[in-house]
Amino acid sequence: MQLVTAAEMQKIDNYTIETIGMPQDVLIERAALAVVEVIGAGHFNLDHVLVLSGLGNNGADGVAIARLLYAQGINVSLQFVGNVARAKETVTRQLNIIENYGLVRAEKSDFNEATLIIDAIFGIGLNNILPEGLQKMIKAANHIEKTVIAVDVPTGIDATTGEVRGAALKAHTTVTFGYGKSGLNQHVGGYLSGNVIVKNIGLLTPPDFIFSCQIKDSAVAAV
Ligand SMILES: NC(=O)C1=CN([C@@H]2O[C@H](COP(=O)(O)OP(=O)(O)OC[C@H]3O[C@@H](n4cnc5c(N)ncnc54)[C@H](O)[C@@H]3O)[C@@H](O)[C@H]2O)[C@H](O)CC1
Ligand SMILES: [K+]
Repeated sequence: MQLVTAAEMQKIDNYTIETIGMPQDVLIERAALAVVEVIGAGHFNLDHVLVLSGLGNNGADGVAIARLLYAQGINVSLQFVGNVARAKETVTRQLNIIENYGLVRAEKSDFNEATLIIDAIFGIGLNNILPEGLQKMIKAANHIEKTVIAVDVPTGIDATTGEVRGAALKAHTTVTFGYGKSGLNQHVGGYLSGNVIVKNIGLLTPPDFIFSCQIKDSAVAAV
């Protein structure tokens, strides 16, 4: 199975959006639908789902996931991690939609009340050590051993190397888009990402694309 680095994934994203003409919001919707399919597969307690969203497109996926769960009548709360005023446009568009659906963002959440946490804080765009406050929050969340589904990459894991950037959420399951990421199979990333599920969300790969890493198919589940 081919694996990609963060930079390679970004190249495939850009090719799909810029050259093929696939709107970014369609990819976000398909990413969200892919995660909701895993959430609804019957292996998780959905009594109270807490979605943690960041300010980039990983966060946009999270807001879309919260909307889809809310529309199905699932008890879901959405909490932003970071200053929403600095969020990407893709996130604010999703936020406007979810507010029109009637879901109000939680200012603060008690992780203990959640039966499932959806990690949509950072994905392949993580490029530095996590802010101190977020590191503390992640360590506290890991300590209470809540079930976490990571969107694309567990927050804090470098998608290319698998190294931890200060702290990283321990995921029961990671739903990753397009291709397995090299950082989910090596270093601490290989351990913290849990069961890795690769989901097709309609990304197209440039015809001349060269993959930098391959692994034996048995190592990553594609659903
Ligand atoms: N692969 C696909 O086709 C799709 C991917 N999607 C999702 O998009 C994210 C990647 O989104 P991106 O905006 O590039 O980055 P992140 O959301 O991971 O990070 C947000 C933002 O945060 C900044 N940042 C990076 N490191 C730090 C740091 N240590 N401290 C503070 N801020 C930081 C940086 O500017 C980032 O841009 C991918 O994982 C998928 O979930 C699409 O939604 C669907 C298609
Ligand atoms: K994530």
